[in-house]
Amino acid sequence: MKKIIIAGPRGKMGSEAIKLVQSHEDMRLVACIDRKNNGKKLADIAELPNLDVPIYEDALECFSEIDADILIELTIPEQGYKHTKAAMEHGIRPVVGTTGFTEEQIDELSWLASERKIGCIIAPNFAIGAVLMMKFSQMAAQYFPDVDIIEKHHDNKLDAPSGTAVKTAEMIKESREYKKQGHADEKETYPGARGADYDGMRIHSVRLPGLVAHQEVIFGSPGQTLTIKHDSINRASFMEGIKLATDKVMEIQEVIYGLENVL
Ligand SMILES: NC(=O)C1=CN([C@@H]2O[C@H](COP(=O)(O)OP(=O)(O)OC[C@H]3O[C@@H](n4cnc5c(N)ncnc54)[C@H](OP(=O)(O)O)[C@@H]3O)[C@@H](O)[C@H]2O)C=CC1
Ligand SMILES: O=C(O)C1=N[C@H](C(=O)O)C[C@H](O)C1
Repeated sequence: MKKIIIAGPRGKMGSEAIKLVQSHEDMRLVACIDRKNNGKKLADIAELPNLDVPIYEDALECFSEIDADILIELTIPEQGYKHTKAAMEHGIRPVVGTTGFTEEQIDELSWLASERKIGCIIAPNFAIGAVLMMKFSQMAAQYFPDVDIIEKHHDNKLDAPSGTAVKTAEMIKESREYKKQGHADEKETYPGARGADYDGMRIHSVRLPGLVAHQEVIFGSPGQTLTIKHDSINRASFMEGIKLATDKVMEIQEVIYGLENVL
């Protein structure tokens, strides 16, 4: 039985993760980290029935007092990093969905995990389809070095580009010869028009109400284009990946960055 703490329980992902934990007999929710506690039970806050677990505003207090195996971290970048680090320091294995961590932060967490010999999974996208989109894009980039990534999300998203777009670009970089795309003399009439530059490829972030999480990776070469596209139409799409990660994190003693390394 894996004892689980969820950080961000009232969020769009956190509330879905609570249902996931409740629906599996090998997992038990033992506490939540929620910044708007006010002494209320989670059942009162999240309108989730049959829930009676302690809620902590202070993550350190939670990790010191609660006997837990795994932290499922689904908050915001700055807080998420602190929670992840502190969890490992308390012997609790993080499964991190929160995006927006820097390369330096991921390196720091990797160092800590190896030193403490504790597992941690950081997955910018838990949807299996999105992971396949990234892998297919990595394959295609061997043959098509010209590529633009267009990610589209709801307008409550804090980080840009999305964690998925960053991970896609990193994976493409592994199989693509560096190429500075576009015309050598091109100029932006309005700053940002050509998107972010990652290793010469371009990343564009769209933020609109009505969107959930979508990404297109468009490759171009003379006379043809190839588009690899994924859409998450609701947050249930991420839950299978979270379940996989909670199983895997108990077996490892390092940081795994990316669900493609778990599948
Ligand atoms: N890896 C993946 O597959 C996916 C990752 N994500 C990522 O997961 C994270 C959460 O996404 P989502 O659920 O959509 O976001 P929401 O905004 O719906 O939820 C975020 C939660 O974090 C809480 N929070 C905000 N600030 C703090 C803080 N300082 N301390 C503690 N808790 C805090 C919020 O509380 P409050 O209500 O008080 O603001 C809320 O409960 C994001 O980083 C997102 O990019 C999202 C989808 C899939
Ligand atoms: O904030 C979101 O919603 C999502 N965030 C992740 C990301 O930044 O890639 C995963 C998914 O795209 C949804």
